Amino acid sequence: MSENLHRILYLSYAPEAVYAMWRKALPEGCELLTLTANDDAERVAKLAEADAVIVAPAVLRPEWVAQAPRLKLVQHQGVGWQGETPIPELRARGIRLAINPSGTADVVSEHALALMFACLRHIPRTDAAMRRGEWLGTALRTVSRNLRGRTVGIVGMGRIGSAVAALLQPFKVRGLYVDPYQKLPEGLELALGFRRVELDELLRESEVVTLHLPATRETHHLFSDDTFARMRRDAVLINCARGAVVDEAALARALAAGTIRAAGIDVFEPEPPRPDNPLFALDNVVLTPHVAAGTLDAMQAKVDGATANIGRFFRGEALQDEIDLAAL
Ligand SMILES: NC(=O)c1ccc[n+]([C@@H]2O[C@H](COP(=O)([O-])OP(=O)(O)OC[C@H]3O[C@@H](n4cnc5c(N)ncnc54)[C@H](O)[C@@H]3O)[C@@H](O)[C@H]2O)c1
Ligand SMILES: O=C(O)[C@H](O)[C@H](O)COP(=O)(O)O
Repeated sequence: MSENLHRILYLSYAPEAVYAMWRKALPEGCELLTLTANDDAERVAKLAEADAVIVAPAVLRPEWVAQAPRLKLVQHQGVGWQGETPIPELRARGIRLAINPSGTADVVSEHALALMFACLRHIPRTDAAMRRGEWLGTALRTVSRNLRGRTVGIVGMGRIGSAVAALLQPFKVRGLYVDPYQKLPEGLELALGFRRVELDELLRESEVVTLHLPATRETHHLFSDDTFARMRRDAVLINCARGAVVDEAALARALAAGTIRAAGIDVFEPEPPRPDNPLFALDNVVLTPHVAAGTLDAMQAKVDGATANIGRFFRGEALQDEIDLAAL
């Protein structure tokens, strides 16, 4: 094995077109290792040779780190590293971790709005009904709503939450947000028309609640039976954050009972969801398979961002968006 060649493992099983994008963008002196199947045994075998690994959507399991003796860098394809990174194992070995916000806020904020429209206008439901020969042309007129003028609550006002607020500008919504760790500067709050409130007020007032916070111990099942009971009965919940933030069984109960009106869900616990997931039986939920960041444009931005960081790492330069594991 040449000591001058850096082997970069792409941990997710993906179509050849995705691998080709990474191969094309990797800096000279780097070779891409890829999987021939969605197979953990192959992952572990290839980790044994890898100097760096690109993670997400596939995650690096804690027990695999010991089997990756050459590993020096974990580069996240995206941003959501909490709850899916083996922090103690990386820290013990001095393996570094970097995330990659390139392209993400734009693409996820668009998807959040797409789900808002799909729910407020019942688009998947009307599409399915038409294919069954049912014309819901008048039935939905008393329940569909405009996005314009709604009260929208954003939970987590970071990169994506603030991109959602910016994208909502033309719709003249009444904006509320919750973020215990980040307050927007007052000028920006005014410009975006979003006011920071406590969770209770956001739940009580919002007709659309959209989640853009990380999965942490503190946010695990933040949306539970109790939370849904505090929301408006006409509320729409959008989750493009992480499945673990919402208790899915409680969400299904709330949707079935009419405690809230509808939901647009991109992320699940676990992924993919089990075939008997109760959400599948409901027609007031719109589901997408963790693709909020899944466009060609975003993929190219991620490839460019992550490969630039891998280049920095092997040239001995400072990493962008490094997570300081020692400080956690
Ligand atoms: N569906 C997808 O494909 C997809 C893509 C990208 C990111 N994500 C998810 O979106 C999340 C947000 O991404 P980001 O780039 O905006 O991250 P970010 O770190 O910029 O923003 C997250 C915000 O959430 C806030 N927060 C933390 N705990 C909170 C709490 N208890 N209540 C309210 N706010 C809280 C933080 O203070 C921060 O401002 C990621 O952690 C990831 O889980 C999903
Ligand atoms: O948190 C993120 O960036 C993404 O949710 C996640 O890591 C996978 O999304 P992908 O890069 O596959 O679109």
